[in-house]
Amino acid sequence: MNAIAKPAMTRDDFEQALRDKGTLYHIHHPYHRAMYGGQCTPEQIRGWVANRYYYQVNIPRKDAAIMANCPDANVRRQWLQRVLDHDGHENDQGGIEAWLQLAEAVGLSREEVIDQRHVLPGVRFAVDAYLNFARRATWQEAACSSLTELFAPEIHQSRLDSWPEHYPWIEGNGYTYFRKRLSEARRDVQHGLTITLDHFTTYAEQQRALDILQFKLDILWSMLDALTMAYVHQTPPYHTVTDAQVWHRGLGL
Ligand SMILES: O=C(O)c1cc(C(=O)O)c2c(n1)C(=O)C(=O)c1cc(C(=O)O)[nH]c1-2
Repeated sequence: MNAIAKPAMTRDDFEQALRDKGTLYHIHHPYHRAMYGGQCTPEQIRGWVANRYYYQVNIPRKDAAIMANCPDANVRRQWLQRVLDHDGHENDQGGIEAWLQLAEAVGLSREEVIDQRHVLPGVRFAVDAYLNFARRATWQEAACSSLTELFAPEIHQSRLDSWPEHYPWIEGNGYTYFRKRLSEARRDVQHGLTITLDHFTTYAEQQRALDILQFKLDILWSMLDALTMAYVHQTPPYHTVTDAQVWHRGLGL
């Protein structure tokens, strides 16, 4: 006997269920709370910036993977803007360059950020999981996984509001990235949300969308867990056997 299918949520209720996932956003992670609470050491801020660089350089690759899987030229045309936002174009240096400015403003050299020597394995695996999901999932599912951006303007604003006061040693020109993302994230999320609300319409599909969003929240949370081990508890990988950063720097996949 077939079970009776549960009724789908209304569009508004589904959107609200997605937004309710914000209670699990990494803004609530102790590492992030310490960052905007002013309790981080320069080393902890630098560790976060150097590791997050790996997220930054993989976001446009993730977006290009979504475009590669999408047969709809109208969606691709709009999605392309995300790649340009990070990689830059004529009138915009791009987000990756702005992130490198942030790195310099917190006292890191470009070289040590670009060569990824500080990127912890746990951070790498989390970011790689996001990129690989986008490669293999349908473009609508991958678009849905970007919806943590619903909660991103608040997190960028929290840094702009608190960092200059708590960390006067950070040079002011480092904040361009966060400012830039305030408007970009708001625009992107409208598009990603429309795709998700249009595509996931049955109860089971809506639950799947919520699972996908949880997967992405897990990625962001796990990155900060790895940073906590290394920079708060001073227990980076292999600390029981060596102080050297012996972990791999990516296999170029
Ligand atoms: O600083 C942050 O906490 C944060 C979080 C997220 C996010 O929620 O995935 C993004 C960003 N920043 C960001 O700057 C960004 O460009 C971005 C793109 C995406 C995405 O999934 O496509 N997320 C995020």
